[in-house]
Amino acid sequence: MSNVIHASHLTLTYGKAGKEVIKDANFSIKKGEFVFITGPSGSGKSTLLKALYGKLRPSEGNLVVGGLDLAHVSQRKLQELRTHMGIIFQDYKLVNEWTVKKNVVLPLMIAGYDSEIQETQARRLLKHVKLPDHADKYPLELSGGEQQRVGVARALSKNPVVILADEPTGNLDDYSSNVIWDLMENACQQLDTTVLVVTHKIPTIFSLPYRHFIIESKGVYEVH
Ligand SMILES: Nc1ncnc2c1ncn2[C@@H]1O[C@H](COP(=O)(O)OP(=O)(O)OP(=O)(O)O)[C@@H](O)[C@H]1O
Repeated sequence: MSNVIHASHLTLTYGKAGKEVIKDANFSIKKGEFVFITGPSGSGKSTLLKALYGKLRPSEGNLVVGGLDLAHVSQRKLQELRTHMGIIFQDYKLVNEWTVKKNVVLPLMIAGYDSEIQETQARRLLKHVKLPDHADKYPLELSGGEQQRVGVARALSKNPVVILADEPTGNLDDYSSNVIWDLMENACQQLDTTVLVVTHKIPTIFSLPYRHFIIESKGVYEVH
């Protein structure tokens, strides 16, 4: 199976002579893998996700995502790569003034899909995340768990190759967390999406032993 992500001697630094967060990291992640990333507060978990999304370029080494070396890729190619990524945030990052449906199809709107496709996709995804009757509601009329299900639906809206999730269940109770884990595992197993999740606590509900990286003292290590 091919690598979707490959880091080689990867160093991530904020600012030119700035703070080195990750140093000389080497790892690969294959298509369809589910990977947890843990580590102490401030160790660089969000920084690594930022780099994978191309928001922070490697200061040394290589970070190849979907065949593109993010150290050297053009802004145009980076934008194109991002259309194949879904992002899930701890605080959902929904637009509260927009309906649930409009939030879900935001990536499709940006990509210029016509309204019929947006409508069909919104209906399918809201059914998938078990919110079929919430399309015309607004985020603040939903519980936290429901808002995160909208966040997952939005992340899935363009059938991403990679999903990056930063503490997706950080604000949720156990029941809502398990619903989110289930949806993400489902995307991985049924759609062959590569899923990278930063979390403080690895859930115990999974039947499969997924890969686990820990970031510590600037290194990225696999836990066996
Ligand atoms: N934009 C920035 N400019 C400079 N330093 C930054 C920036 N963002 C993060 N940092 C620093 O980089 C280090 C890693 O931060 P990061 O947010 O990646 O940690 P984290 O492991 O995700 O932490 P947490 O678990 O607390 O969310 C921290 O020391 C942080 O202060």
